[in-house]
Amino acid sequence: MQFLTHSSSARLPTQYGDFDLHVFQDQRTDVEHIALTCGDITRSQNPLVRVHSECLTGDVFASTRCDCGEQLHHAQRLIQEHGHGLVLYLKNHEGRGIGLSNKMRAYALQDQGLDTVEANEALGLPVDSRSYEAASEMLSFFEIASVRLLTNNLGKKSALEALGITVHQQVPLLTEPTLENLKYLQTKSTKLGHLIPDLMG
Ligand SMILES: Nc1nc2c(ncn2[C@@H]2O[C@H](COP(=O)(O)OP(=O)(O)OP(=O)(O)O)[C@@H](O)[C@H]2O)c(=O)[nH]1
Ligand SMILES: [Zn+2]
Repeated sequence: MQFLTHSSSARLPTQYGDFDLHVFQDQRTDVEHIALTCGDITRSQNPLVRVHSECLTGDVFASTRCDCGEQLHHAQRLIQEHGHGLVLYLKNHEGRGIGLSNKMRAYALQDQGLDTVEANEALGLPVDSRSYEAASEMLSFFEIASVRLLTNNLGKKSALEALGITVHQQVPLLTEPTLENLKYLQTKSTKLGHLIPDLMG
């Protein structure tokens, strides 16, 4: 917890049920990250955890180019059904770390036929530059060492494990593919190590 300080918390009723929203200030980046918690999670063993990368277009504007918004809300639903768990919302992860302006540049290239990996490369940008220190420090704040991780991304699991978090179980977080996001999901599956079954070739 050297670089992350807890700044405030309040109850957050949602369409899916009641959460508490905790804001953390990251002194490395001056970014505010969020932990949305359900139930008394301090020191809990293997809670359901969603580590969610900010996606303004998907999370806020319900874009169908990706599966982020649907995954976020599905995670909130699953955590509520379970009665216990957290969403860690990482605010400096937009566009897998390249930011919104560059993500829009990458989208424009994808509209010309490049896939999500090729588009970042064509812009001279990393394919995925996300780091997960803030997530691991938020878990430390709640004294949680071991989680059941809601993700299809094995790279995210490894990144958290490298930071000392035990991933007791990887829990798939699947959405129904759409015409708009099918190619994106296929590229995540074939090039980025995501476990997404049943995608038409
Ligand atoms: N650069 C870039 N970023 C994208 C694109 N589509 C979505 N993103 C970003 O990708 C991030 C989410 O990463 P994903 O690879 O979709 O999923 P993940 O979080 O790694 O894996 P899951 O835990 O299974 O959801 C968000 O920050 C989105 O803004 C794209 O085409 N290009
Ligand atoms: Zn998205």
